[in-house]
Amino acid sequence: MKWNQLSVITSSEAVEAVSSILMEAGANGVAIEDSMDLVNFESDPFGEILDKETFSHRKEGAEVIAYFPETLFLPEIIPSIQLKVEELTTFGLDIGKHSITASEVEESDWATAWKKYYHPVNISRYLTIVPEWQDYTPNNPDEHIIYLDPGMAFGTGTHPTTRLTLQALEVTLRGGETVLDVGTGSGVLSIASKFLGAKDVYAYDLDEVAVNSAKENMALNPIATDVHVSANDLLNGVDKKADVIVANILADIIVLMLKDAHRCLKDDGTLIISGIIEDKVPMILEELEKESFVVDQLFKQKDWYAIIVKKQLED
Ligand SMILES: C[S@@+](CC[C@H](N)C(=O)[O-])C[C@H]1O[C@@H](n2cnc3c(N)ncnc32)[C@H](O)[C@@H]1O
Repeated sequence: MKWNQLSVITSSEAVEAVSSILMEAGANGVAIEDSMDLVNFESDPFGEILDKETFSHRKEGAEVIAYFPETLFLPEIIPSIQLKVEELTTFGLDIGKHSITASEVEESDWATAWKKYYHPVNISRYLTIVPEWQDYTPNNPDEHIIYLDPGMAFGTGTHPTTRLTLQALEVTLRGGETVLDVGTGSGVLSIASKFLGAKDVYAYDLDEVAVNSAKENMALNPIATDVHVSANDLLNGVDKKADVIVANILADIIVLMLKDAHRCLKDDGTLIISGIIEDKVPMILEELEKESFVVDQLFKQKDWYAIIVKKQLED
C-alpha cells in the first residue's frame, strides 16, 4: 500500500497545533523533526534512554510530517490545512515558514520513520507506554508498563486523544468489567484495560493493519493475551453486554455508533468517547442527549476532549 506524505515547515512552538490540524484532516500519524529536540532532550526525564545519535540535527524551526492513506486525495484537503495553519497566527502562534509539500512514500518508510521520535510516555502514576525495543525501569511499584510496537497503527500514547482516553479508563475501571474497545488501533486501550482490572476485553477495528498490529501488541503484554481482537465496523452486529465501551475515533464517526453503544451497554455501564476536537463538542453533546446518554465527566487536553457518559435511566 502507498501512503502520501505531507510535510509542513513551521516553528517549534506551532508543532503541536500543526500536528493536531494534520491528524484532524485524516493523517494516520505524524513524525516531528524539531530544532528544540536537543534542548528538550536535556530536560526530558526519559532523556537518558533516548539515543542521542538518532536525534534530528535540524538547525532551526520544525518539520511536521504527516502520513495519509492514498485513498485521501491530498489536493482536495491541502487548501483547508493551509488555511487552518495560517489561522494559528490569530492565537498568537508563530507559524514559521508554514510551507506545505506533498509526496508519496512506501509503507515501509513510514513504518520506521517515526520510530526514532518515539520514547516512553508517562500517562499517569499507573500507566506508562514503552516502545517494545527499549529497556525501561519503572519509577514506582504501582506503574504498569504497556509495551507497544504500533507499526502502522494509531495509538502510541503520544497523541492527546489516546492520553485522555487512558486517563478516563483509569478513573472508570474498578476490576472485573467487560470492555469493548472500538477502533483499537495499536490495542493500547485494551492492554491498559487489562492492567486496570478488566476481565473480558473485546477489541475491534475496521482496518486489517490495525487488527494485526493490535494482535501483535497483545502478544507483547502477557496480561493482555486473552483480549479478543477482530475486524469490525464500529459495533455493527456486536451482541455483547458491556460494563464499559471505549472509542477514540473522530466525532463524526462516534455519532454513527451511539445507538449500538446504547444497545451494547449494561444499564449501569459507562461509555468513554474521545477524539473529539473542540469545535465538535456541541454537536456530540446534542447527539448524546438524543440517544439518552448523560454526561458524567469531561476531560480536555489542548483542543481535544474525551467524555465519560452514562445511560439516562428512567426514574
Ligand atoms: C484515533 S485511532 C485510535 C487508536 C487507539 N484506540 C488509541 O486510542 O490510541 C482510531 C482507530 O479507529 C479505527 N476506525 C476508524 N473507523 C472505524 C470503524 N468504522 N470501525 C472500527 N474502527 C474504526 C481506525 O482504523 C483507527 O485504528
